[in-house]
Amino acid sequence: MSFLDQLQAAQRQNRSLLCVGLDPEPSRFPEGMKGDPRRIYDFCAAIVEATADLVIAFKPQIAYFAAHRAEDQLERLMAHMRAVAPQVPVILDAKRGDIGSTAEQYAAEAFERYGADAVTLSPFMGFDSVSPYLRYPDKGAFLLCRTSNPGGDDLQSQRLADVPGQPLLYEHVAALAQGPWNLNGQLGLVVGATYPQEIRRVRELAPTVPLLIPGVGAQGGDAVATVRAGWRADAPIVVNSSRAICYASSAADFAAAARREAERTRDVLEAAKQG
Ligand SMILES: O=c1ccn([C@@H]2O[C@H](COP(=O)(O)O)[C@@H](O)[C@H]2O)c(=O)[nH]1
Repeated sequence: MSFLDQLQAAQRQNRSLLCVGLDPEPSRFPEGMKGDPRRIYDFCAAIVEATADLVIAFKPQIAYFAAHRAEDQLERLMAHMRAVAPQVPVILDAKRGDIGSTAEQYAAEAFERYGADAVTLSPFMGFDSVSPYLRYPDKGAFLLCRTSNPGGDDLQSQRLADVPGQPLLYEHVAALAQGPWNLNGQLGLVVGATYPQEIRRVRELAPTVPLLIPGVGAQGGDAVATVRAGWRADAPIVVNSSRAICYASSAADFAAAARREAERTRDVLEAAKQG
């Protein structure tokens, strides 16, 4: 099944546009786990089990594992997600970008070592840095386009004088992902929920690619404006919230609290589709 089909199936089955982000930070774990990087798997597995029927995707951010030498726990977690939530695609947030030969290794890491269904990539080094990922026909790749952070403007909103129509850089990335770079329909785009106008513009330029939209929850992005700007019945949006869900409670009930916050966010996103 293609990555796009997987997303659409999960969206239908769980009636959800919500992606739960897994950003495990041991200093924020509840008592009994707090400060212990060996409990990263346990913490994330509990969140996954509590939310698996509420999400369109999960998104582990690799830095939160690597920083604690917890790549082995990420491998176990990926296998666990596959076992308990086989219907939910997993997007490995790695933001890789390198020359082709190195990109081949990063692609093998994401898709063969970790078994991810999709990965996030920086498009900055050009198509030959993206194409190794496209050799895995059932996998997806989300290109950073208009990121959720204020500094995204520093480069992404610069005008490209030498490109016909003089688009902004993020507009050019959107057009490439919709058109010439999207050889087999595997590409998606990352656009921040903190910039709904830019989501709308990306949707004009890239009407059929899936959008990964981080920035609701801890970053304060507007969930309703996000859905209104980006959602289309035939092109999934994947709206990520990490800290607001993972750390909804710092007590022993953290997984139940994560479920409540995930359900609340899922319902807000679903209601916005009708508005
Ligand atoms: O533009 C981007 C791209 C990626 N991210 C990642 O998403 C989550 C957001 O976490 P929250 O706790 O919901 O703020 C995190 O893993 C980022 O690395 C992003 O925020 N913006």
